[in-house]
Amino acid sequence: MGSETPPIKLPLIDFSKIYSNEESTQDEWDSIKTQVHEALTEYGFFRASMAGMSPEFASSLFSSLDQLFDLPLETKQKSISDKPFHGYIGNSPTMPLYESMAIPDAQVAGEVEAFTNFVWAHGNPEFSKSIRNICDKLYWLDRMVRKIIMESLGLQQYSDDHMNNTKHLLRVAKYKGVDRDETDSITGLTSHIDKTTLSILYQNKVEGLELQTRAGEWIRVEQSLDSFTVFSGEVFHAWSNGLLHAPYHRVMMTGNEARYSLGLFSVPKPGYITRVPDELVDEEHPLLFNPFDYDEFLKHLFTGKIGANKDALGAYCGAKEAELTTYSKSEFK
Ligand SMILES: O=C(O)CCC(=O)C(=O)O
Ligand SMILES: [Fe+2]
Repeated sequence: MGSETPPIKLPLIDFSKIYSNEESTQDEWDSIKTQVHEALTEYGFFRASMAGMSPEFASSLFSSLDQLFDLPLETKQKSISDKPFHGYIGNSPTMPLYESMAIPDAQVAGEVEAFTNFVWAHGNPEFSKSIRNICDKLYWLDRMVRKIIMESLGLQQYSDDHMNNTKHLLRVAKYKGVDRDETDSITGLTSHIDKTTLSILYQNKVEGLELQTRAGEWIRVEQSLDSFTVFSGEVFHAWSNGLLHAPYHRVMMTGNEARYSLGLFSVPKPGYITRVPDELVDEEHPLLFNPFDYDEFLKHLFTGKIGANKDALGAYCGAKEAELTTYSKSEFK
């Protein structure tokens, strides 16, 4: 006793009041703003609790995901795309437990239904309804967190431009449970930093998500059915001239139960040039990233022209001498 450091308590921020449109005081709003700012600058991460996440809702959502991943492999593989992360991913030799599928622009009316009718010839209204419902919440939170960050940096004048030039991808994932006789934890998703602006996740009760702190320590993230998990990705890190942290994270599986998760990933629209606001650059804070087109960056990443390392964007458009490391596929999800 005495010398042990207490376990790190990751930030949990309550959005219930603003989500349910209850009137909140200026103090309450300022407090959320401070908490979000501190969480994303220190950890690049926080959990957000929101009203309206009933256990019945969660159980219907996860049974819908169970039905989706139970479909024959040929059906799931029909969902293909030439864009990274947009099609079916499964049977990876480095991540044998992991499978995922994606719905681009899932927040746009009709997109979830189109995906549903593509995989189920006779439709599946329950699936569409659950996914649309969760997607609305994730989308709300994505916009709210970006707006709060703009305000907390005193850069609200950039908010509209940021909102109008961001697009979204919803990805649903299943991690198979681990065999009963396996005692070690098994990698569900290899350690990576999201190449996104923000990533907002929701998951069933099966734990597994781990986050690396700035000090390099891996910690297990406590999750719950009434909270979301928010990460800042490399794009937000670059846009903020390095102020917002973009952490490594991974999924490690132990029990034999399957883990389901889904995430809404926001990224800049194709053709949009992301640039660090002038206000964030001065003598003490020299420009770290030159303006970049996100889609061009991804192309470089996937053709192996730059490393998928911690500072992939730095290697692509770093304003200072950026270190180029070798491309390692396993390091990238
Ligand atoms: O499934 C999770 O909880 C994490 C997923 C993740 O990190 C990702 O898809 O980038
Ligand atoms: Fe991730």
